[in-house]
Amino acid sequence: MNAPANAKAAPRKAGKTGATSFLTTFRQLADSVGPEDAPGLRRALAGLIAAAALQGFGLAAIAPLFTAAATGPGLGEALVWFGVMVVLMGTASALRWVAQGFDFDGRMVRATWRLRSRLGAKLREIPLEQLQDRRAGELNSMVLGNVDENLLYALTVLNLVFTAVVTPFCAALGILLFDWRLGLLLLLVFPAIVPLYRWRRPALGRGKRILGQAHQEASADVLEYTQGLPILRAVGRAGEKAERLSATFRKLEQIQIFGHRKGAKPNIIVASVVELGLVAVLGVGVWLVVAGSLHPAALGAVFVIVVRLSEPLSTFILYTAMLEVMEAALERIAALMAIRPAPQMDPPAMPESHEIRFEGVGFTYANADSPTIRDFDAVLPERSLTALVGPSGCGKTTLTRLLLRHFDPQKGHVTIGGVDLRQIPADRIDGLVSVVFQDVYLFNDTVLANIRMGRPEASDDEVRAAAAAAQCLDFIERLPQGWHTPLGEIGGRLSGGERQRISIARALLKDAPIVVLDEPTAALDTESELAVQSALDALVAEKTVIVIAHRLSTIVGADQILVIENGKLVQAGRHGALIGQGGRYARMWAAQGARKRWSVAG
Ligand SMILES: Nc1ncnc2c1ncn2[C@@H]1O[C@H](COP(=O)(O)OP(=O)(O)OP(=O)(O)O)[C@@H](O)[C@H]1O
Repeated sequence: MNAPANAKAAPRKAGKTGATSFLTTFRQLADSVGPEDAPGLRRALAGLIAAAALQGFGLAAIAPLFTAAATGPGLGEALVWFGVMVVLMGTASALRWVAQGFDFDGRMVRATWRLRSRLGAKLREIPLEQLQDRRAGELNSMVLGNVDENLLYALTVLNLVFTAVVTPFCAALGILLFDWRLGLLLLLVFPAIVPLYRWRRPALGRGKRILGQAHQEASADVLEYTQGLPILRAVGRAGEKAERLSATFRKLEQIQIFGHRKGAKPNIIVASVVELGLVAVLGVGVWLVVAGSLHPAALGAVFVIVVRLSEPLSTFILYTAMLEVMEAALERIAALMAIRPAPQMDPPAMPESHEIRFEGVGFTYANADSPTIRDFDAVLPERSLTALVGPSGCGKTTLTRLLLRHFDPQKGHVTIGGVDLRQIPADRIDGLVSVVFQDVYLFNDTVLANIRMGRPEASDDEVRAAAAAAQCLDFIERLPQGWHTPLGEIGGRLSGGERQRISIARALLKDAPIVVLDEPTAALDTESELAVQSALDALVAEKTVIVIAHRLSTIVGADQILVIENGKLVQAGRHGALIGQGGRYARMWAAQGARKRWSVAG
């Protein structure tokens, strides 16, 4: 067996002390663009760093250029320095042009698209239990927002950071070669701001991570609110929920205010240190000129350089704040990518028949204290209909989710045709089982495409045949654009029974050997129920069927009824035999009969 299942992925903490290094950010960035684009991205980053360095040295060349122009006997030396400056600046521009080509020629956009696809593929293989722990809005903001935050602007942000740090540093090094006293003074500004920055960075990083989290929560709340609005209005609680939403926004506002305050202080400190340091350099320069050991032209040149560099250097904390946003997004993406898929047991196998067995199955949800399923043994013969009955919360749905391998039991095992589910490749289990739920999810696509989802390679005729067998034709023909009506626009106008029949058509098209029916007719009126029932009859013929049922009248003909209580199998048999035993099932049957008589009488 490979890696253990259900490994909850902790966000990757890159820095041991909390302060993540730039190198870690680069590495995470390269990881996130994937192996195809990582070398190109590395080259682009190296190009931007080299461009920033050359630009710094080019600026430093102004000092000898001015001095030569002011003191030299002819234009010769000045021209040489001018040439050096032009070559350095020109090469810097060319390098930057080439490096940013990664952005301009669409490779970054393609890398973003690929990352989104990888995240999508990851969502497909993540054990569903873990996926359900995350809210739809959070995933949405991760797959869309985080990917854009982290990749699309990466090169622009990094270019700003490099020109704010590398260019001044190299300019100072260049001046050092020209006049060691001024160069040294300029270089001293760096040891002053680097510790300041290192001291503030963990707090800034934490702030950005909290902000990112708050954004995700707000996005999930907005999605939930808008999706649930019809229900909230119906129960008159839209205002109450809106207040909760406002509370989320207020929390976001507080975090933003706090973050700005936290970010502003180091910003002002660094800006002040830089400004004071540069003024000190000029002061010393003036003093050297007065003392006669520096030519005024050289001071003029240093003045030009200082003015040119003071702005980016003093605002570099701002740019690094953008880097923090990127890093926080990268961490969230890395955490999602680190969740391992359910393990595959060796040797991989596919069942040849479709008898289902639960053998000594025990299962406890990750966040629950006691087991939901206990010592559960059952055999569901091939091509038979088994009904699961029992009080609400007894574990019926959990059993079907174990069959779909949304999670693995901690005890015992589930087999199909004698093959342990863990041996069956994850993508093949989906092909073995069709599920028809009470709530049907319709995608924002045409009716045709919604049904075709059952088997994407199916021809139009096959889709139409499945729809006919599922009793869909009458209402599809009444739709404004027939088969090509987009269900996103009118999905809400389809009745429960019609939605249900679309989902049965999907299952018919898929033609999986095992069918799970999760009370598909429970919420329907009698007329819809009849139509859905005939659709179901077409679906379940010759299949191994599991029905979750609350209304016992719907399952009297089942080949076997499994009565579950508190996660345990308490009775099994046909309806008549179970009534004869006079146990839990007979009491449930009597209670439902009494309820029916009471509602008729009432
Ligand atoms: N993701 C989860 N985490 C923790 N507990 C869960 C989870 N899903 C379900 N449960 C709990 O497990 C128990 C069994 O739930 P399950 O949905 O299987 O019951 P059920 O018999 O299908 O109920 P119903 O007939 O009401 O649909 C319940 O107590 C439920 O609260």
